[in-house]
Amino acid sequence: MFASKFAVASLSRGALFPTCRRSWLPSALISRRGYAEVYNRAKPHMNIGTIGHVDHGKTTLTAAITKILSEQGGAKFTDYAQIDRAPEEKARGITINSSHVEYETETRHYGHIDCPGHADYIKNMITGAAQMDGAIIVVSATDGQMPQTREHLLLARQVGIKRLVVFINKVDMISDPEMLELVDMEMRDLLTQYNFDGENTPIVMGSALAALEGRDDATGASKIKELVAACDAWLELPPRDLEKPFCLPVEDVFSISGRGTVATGRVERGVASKGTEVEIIGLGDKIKTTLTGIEMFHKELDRAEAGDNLGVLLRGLKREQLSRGHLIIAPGSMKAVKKFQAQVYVLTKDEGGRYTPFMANYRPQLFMRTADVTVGLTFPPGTENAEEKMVMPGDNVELICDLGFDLGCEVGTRFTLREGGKTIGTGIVTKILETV
Ligand SMILES: Nc1nc2c(ncn2[C@@H]2O[C@H](COP(=O)(O)OP(=O)(O)OP(=O)(O)O)[C@@H](O)[C@H]2O)c(=O)[nH]1
Ligand SMILES: [Mg+2]
Repeated sequence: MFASKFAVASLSRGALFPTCRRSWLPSALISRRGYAEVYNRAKPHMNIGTIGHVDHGKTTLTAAITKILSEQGGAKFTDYAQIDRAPEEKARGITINSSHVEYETETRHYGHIDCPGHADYIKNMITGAAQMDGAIIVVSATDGQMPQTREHLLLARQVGIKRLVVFINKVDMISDPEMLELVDMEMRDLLTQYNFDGENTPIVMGSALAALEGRDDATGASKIKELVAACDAWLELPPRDLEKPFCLPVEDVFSISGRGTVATGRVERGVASKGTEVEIIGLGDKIKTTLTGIEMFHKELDRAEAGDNLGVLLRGLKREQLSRGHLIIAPGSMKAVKKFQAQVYVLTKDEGGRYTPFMANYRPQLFMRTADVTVGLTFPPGTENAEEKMVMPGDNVELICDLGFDLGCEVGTRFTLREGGKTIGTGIVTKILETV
């Protein structure tokens, strides 16, 4: 929106790509950062969270981590009751909404999402409401792995989490050490089964409740410290957006006489400078070209960076060759995809979705970044009774998406499904099946 408005305004004043040498923006940002008090960026930030089966102790563990780290000055203690604070949560003793806490270790700043064990969480993971770079999977020593332990492992994998740390909780209730060994072995097998590194994943055994209640240091506080150290050491920091390959989803296109064609949009990731070679992919096209100018807020820039809302001038390109939905990327960094598999959450009617189920070959509109194309939905091969299978509002399903036009995307790219002006589903790409 903003980018196109700025471009139109610039155009009408004939001011696009003036000869001004530097933007005011970088220096403004730097000086502003000098006074920053809100947030200390000294330590790298990572998003993690607690996942796992209902009642295995995720919320207790979250509270315990903040308690133990608050004693070291790295957190504000957030009590159990403050995390599960909705009246229904208190009454039922379960987590319904994900909630966020933050804490610091010696080397990192963590944002931590305490996720509910039940199905709602799955929706949050697919929609991206609970985006995590890594996670702590909590499993109770009394039950061992349970259905949602497996379901969460699968989803963690699907949404792109590469490494996990395991916390085997409630060891205070188990007197037989062999039992604990069994849970440990089971978890390693399960991790491997879901394509995590089962052999090397740190597994910490302790009691979140003991830590929270300040008793039995050996299974309580010291295990929380061990867990946090394992997170620091094993969970990998994601590359910052600036380090990723350049990607600019095209929002709007303009033609400026005497200059050429300008695309506007918000840089999703990476950096590119004037003179950088780029590739335009999607919607049946693959064109190599060069960025010959970059402009933001009517000022010319040398470099486009993730987060910038800007316009780029492209060498030798005609207005008709470019449209909304194209991606301008670092050459070869992404493929244009015609068909993929996805994990999809289908909205309920209360969430504004469909009232009725749908079946295979349903054809809604798929929105991804700035693009929208029709899509044919079918079930993955091997699905039982695929011709008669119905997808109900509220379901979480795996679907094959066959696009009307190819789009640049990769595993982890999110999209929404819409029909007749309403959003009926939201999904994440889990497997690329056909590229062009
Ligand atoms: N004995 C014992 N009980 C524990 C321990 N950790 C948690 N609990 C108890 O287990 C119950 C469930 O704990 P929660 O932290 O609410 O579990 P949860 O995984 O957050 O549950 P959901 O969010 O509803 O999925 C509570 O009664 C806790 O007091 C522990 O280490 N030992
Ligand atoms: Mg909970």
